[in-house]
Amino acid sequence: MEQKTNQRIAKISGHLYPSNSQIMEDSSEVMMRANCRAKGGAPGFKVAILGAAGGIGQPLAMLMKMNPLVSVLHLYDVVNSPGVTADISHMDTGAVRGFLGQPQLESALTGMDLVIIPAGVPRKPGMTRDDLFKINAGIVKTLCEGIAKSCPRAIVNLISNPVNSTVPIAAEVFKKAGIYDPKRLLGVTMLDVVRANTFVAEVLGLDPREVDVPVVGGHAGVTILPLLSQVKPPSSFTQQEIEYLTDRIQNGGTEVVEAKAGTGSATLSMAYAAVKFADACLRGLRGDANVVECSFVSSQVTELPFFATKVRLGRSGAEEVFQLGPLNEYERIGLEKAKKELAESIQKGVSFIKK
Ligand SMILES: NC(=O)c1ccc[n+]([C@@H]2O[C@H](COP(=O)([O-])OP(=O)(O)OC[C@H]3O[C@@H](n4cnc5c(N)ncnc54)[C@H](O)[C@@H]3O)[C@@H](O)[C@H]2O)c1
Ligand SMILES: O=C(O)C[C@H](O)C(=O)O
Repeated sequence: MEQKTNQRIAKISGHLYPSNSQIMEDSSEVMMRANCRAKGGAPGFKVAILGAAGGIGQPLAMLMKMNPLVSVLHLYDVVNSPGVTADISHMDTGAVRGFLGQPQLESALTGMDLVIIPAGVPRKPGMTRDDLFKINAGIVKTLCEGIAKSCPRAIVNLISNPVNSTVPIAAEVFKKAGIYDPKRLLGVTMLDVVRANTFVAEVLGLDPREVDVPVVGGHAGVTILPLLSQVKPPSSFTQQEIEYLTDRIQNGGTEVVEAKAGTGSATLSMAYAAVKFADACLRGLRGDANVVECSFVSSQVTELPFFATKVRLGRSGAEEVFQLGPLNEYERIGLEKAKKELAESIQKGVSFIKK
């Protein structure tokens, strides 16, 4: 008995510092079994993060590892995932497995309930999100082809920019593969909501946790449209406050890019927002009632094929897409500007696959 236990310990500890990804996968399997034994095989959802070693990926992985709804976390990247996985595996929470490079994408994705994608390059000062299209469009295409093959029923949370184009790219890839379910593809615009709650709370002198600002449209510049007329708790703003808040929310990403001065864009607040959104998706998957968040999804709310509004998250993803509600004149003008830019970004994404 003692010999058997020693063998098991030797097997685990011998693989704790993997020198290559294969060993890491083997060791993770052993560690996962050990974790399951220790937790009595805790039930929960299987979640993969693609781009897990990046600026967003690492804190996102850490926070998802702490989420009690997650039983198994898969961390995939084309670099550095062994180190990130070894580090995170020491947290005394659910199981984690690491995957490195394209040959391991299939294993990383097989059996996943939720796939979160923060893979791709971030902005530097002076760039727009659209400037990232050239590199990130191809990355998102490849990863979505993997999802179509290995976990076609998974809910997908797409973070990689430009979200206004990468979500249409993902949709076209899934259509091509014959597995597209619009409810399961969700562009992550949660950071706009998180920022809006924070900035509005500052102006109102409230705790941001008590504030709820719907942010609709898309995720770039004028396409980010905060609906300040629908803030909860109901609040009124001067025209000057409306203009200050709208501008700050629309340019929150640029504010961080400039402050980081060439070293990247929002990572920590994004990881926080991504976890808030992923947790809502998992609660929806579990069957909780009234889980409502904003997301950039397939939509009939406007004439555009994709648009961000509040959606109700359920067992099959975005089960209900809510209408915009009453807008004031300032918001109606903003909506027209947002739609013009969104139409071009969506078309650019669609053409990238259909070309
Ligand atoms: N939706 C949003 O609100 C939001 C907010 C912030 C950032 N972003 C976007 O998220 C993306 C990532 O930002 P970041 O700061 O984490 O960048 P980063 O460069 O720090 O990390 C990106 C990671 O992606 C990995 N990667 C590259 N190609 C890959 C591939 N083919 N498969 C798997 N992984 C791959 C890289 O190795 C790296 O680890 C950017 O496009 C950024 O613009 C979106
Ligand atoms: O601004 C960026 O490029 C990153 C992200 O989209 C953000 O809003 O912070």
